[in-house]
Amino acid sequence: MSGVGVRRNRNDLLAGLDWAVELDERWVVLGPNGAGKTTLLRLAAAELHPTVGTVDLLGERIGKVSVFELRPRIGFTSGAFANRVPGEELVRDVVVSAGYAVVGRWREEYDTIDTDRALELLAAMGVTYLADRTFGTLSEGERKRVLIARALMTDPEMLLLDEPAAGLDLGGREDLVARLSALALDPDAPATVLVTHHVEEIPPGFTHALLLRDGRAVVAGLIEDVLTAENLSKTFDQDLLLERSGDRFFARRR
Ligand SMILES: Nc1ncnc2c1ncn2[C@@H]1O[C@H](COP(=O)(O)OP(=O)(O)OP(=O)(O)O)[C@@H](O)[C@H]1O
Repeated sequence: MSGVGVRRNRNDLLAGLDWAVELDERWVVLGPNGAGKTTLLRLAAAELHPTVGTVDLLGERIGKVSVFELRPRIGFTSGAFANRVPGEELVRDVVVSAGYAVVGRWREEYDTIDTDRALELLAAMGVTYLADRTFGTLSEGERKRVLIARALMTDPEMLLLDEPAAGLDLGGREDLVARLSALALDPDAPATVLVTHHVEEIPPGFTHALLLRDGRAVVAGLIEDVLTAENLSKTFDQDLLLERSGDRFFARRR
């Protein structure tokens, strides 16, 4: 993204943003409510055009390429998408239908190769046992994991996760962080961008961080350089202490 801004009703949702994500990088985007994180992710998902500046995704410039060609190359999960999945849809179909770029079952039969891949991805997220349940009967944590499996179904070149741990209990969060860490450490995994409010949710293996406040980047770069008490305090407008324990981070007010 170069010189990117998004304006709505005379408000800058994002402004002056220069940001580059390479294919082998795993980024976390941190910032308070309303900082512009979801707006940023929607730009990266080719769901939104910038008001000013240029966005290049996977070698294509937004505005010059059909977003319908680009979107299958990008895996995206968000709460907004979760709300669009029909509750009566079978979990295995929620995952497999990503390969056909649809939500909701639209074919009587899917190819065995696709069904096998969907089951493999559900297994990687630890939720094989849910394959024959309907999506509407799942808990929040189960839904999140199923949607991450769906996001990976098309073998995307870029994976975008909007607050994947929101609404999870402690065990669910820790399980998800471990699974996302395994994904981050897999050299074959796609470039990944994860949006969160909490440093506790940063999976080990993530390499870079972008801190956002009021639609602007406070700082961006390697996690070791960017994640400091000073930068975090600036971002969240509080005097914060940041602790590191092993490969995890913890923050609280000073
Ligand atoms: N169409 C719009 N018109 C005016 N303001 C908008 C519009 N859409 C979003 N906003 C505002 O833009 C800001 C950024 O929104 P965004 O959803 O990107 O933030 P966020 O960092 O993801 O927040 P949260 O952490 O609460 O999910 C918010 O203050 C929001 O109210």
